[in-house]
Amino acid sequence: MPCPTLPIEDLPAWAHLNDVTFHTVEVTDTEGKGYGVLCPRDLEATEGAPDIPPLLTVPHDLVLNAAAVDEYAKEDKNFRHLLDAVGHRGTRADVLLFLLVQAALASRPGHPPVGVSNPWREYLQFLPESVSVPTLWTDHERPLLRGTSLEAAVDAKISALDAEFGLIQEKSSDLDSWSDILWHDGSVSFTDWIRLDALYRSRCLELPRSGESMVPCIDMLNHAGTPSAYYEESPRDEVILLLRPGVSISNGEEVTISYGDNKSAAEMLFNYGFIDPQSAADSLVLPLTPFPDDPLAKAKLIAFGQAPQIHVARDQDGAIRWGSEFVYLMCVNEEDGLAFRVLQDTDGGRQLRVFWQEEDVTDRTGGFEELIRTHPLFAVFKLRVVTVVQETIQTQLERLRSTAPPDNPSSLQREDCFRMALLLRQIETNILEASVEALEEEGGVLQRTLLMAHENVVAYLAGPAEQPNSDLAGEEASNEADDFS
Ligand SMILES: C[S@@+](CC[C@H](N)C(=O)[O-])C[C@H]1O[C@@H](n2cnc3c(N)ncnc32)[C@H](O)[C@@H]1O
Repeated sequence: MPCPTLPIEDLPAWAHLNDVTFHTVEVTDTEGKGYGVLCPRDLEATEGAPDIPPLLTVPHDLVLNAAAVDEYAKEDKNFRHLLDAVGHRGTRADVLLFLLVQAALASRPGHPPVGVSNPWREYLQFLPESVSVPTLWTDHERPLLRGTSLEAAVDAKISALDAEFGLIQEKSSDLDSWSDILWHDGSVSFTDWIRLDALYRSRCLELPRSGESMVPCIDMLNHAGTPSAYYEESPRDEVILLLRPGVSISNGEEVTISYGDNKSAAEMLFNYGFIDPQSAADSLVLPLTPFPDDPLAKAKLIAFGQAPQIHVARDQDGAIRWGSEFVYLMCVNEEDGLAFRVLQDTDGGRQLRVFWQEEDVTDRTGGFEELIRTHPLFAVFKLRVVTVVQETIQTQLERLRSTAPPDNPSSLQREDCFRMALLLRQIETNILEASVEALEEEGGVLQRTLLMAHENVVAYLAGPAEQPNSDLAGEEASNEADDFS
């Protein structure tokens, strides 16, 4: 879709027409970050002093979210037919459908008018033609992510986008007003859809009252670990940009906001196409695969109902914390007291129910750690769990090491993508190495606990004369821990 572009110098005119007020800032090119917001004079927000006025004010009716798309559909019956046929699948899907239509209409200016005009149709033309998120990396660049936590995530995202695009195509092809605009001569391509998804992901934000939204002009602000500004909604529901208390900005300095201080390097790269090592959270999420020989694996996955994952994070003291809702369910079996039954409900439908020790726990499949905690074999279950987590992380680390790219990008790889992939690889290698070490230690402690319990039982069965004194038992236990399997 050859979407026309508008020069950023035209943004003030668009802003004026649409009641957006730039008080003391302007949008301009920045080095290496695309557009950004600059302050052309010295500014200071003194702590405790009366607030300085907002730097930027955007009226509420330009905020783009599910409610705004619904409003637009009320004015435009053609779009309503499309939304009814394809949409109402959540904020992101509805906003993307709206953007697709606006971009398609902008790309066919000579086409007989379809659809009520909207400021977003022009605004889209100020947005970058590409975003460096991995879904838009080329076939030569994506392999740079092999072995990282993004490898599977990016593949899964592209498949999901493909399915969404196919669905829109299928459901809208026989709608008279849209089949020509969207699909004539391949007007809209899958790459257009990936680009719109990337624009949405890298530019949507969470507003206190309006929720997940896109806000024109506010979305020109770049991220910094120590940002100078923040946005909020005014009592009149405008979106306003304010200087942070105690912050001063000098003439020509960039005004920045935070895109969130709890996002991992992978999440930043996935959503925004860059990693800020200063503010990225030291954490990572890995997919977890059930045991291939587990006869209950399929039932466990259906009952759990989400993608099984392991979360690993390093806290401020440097300690590794891990968590996984699925792994506890994954590591218990029928002989431990797990059962699945298919029950008929009152409407004649069939339901998969999960039982633990004969109690129906269908609604607690993500809380198995809690359920098994009081079981006499808890330490055994926990050791299985720790072993699975450790093996998953070790395998990931080995794959990451064995897929390391050469020292320099090839002529078919962009420098930026190469640099970001290398940074991600380095960050993930560090946290995986620390996690393997921490899990080895945790597994060792569990093995010693089990060994002690085992020796005490053996000694008890052998009679009182054989019972070791408890201090000695502890020492022997730790010395022989490696023999226990
Ligand atoms: C909300 S937009 C900000 C405006 C954007 N720079 C533009 O040209 O339209 C987010 C995008 O800006 C870029 N960006 C923002 N902060 C950045 C940073 N600290 N380093 C590098 N790129 C950044 C990334 O491409 C990101 O996807």
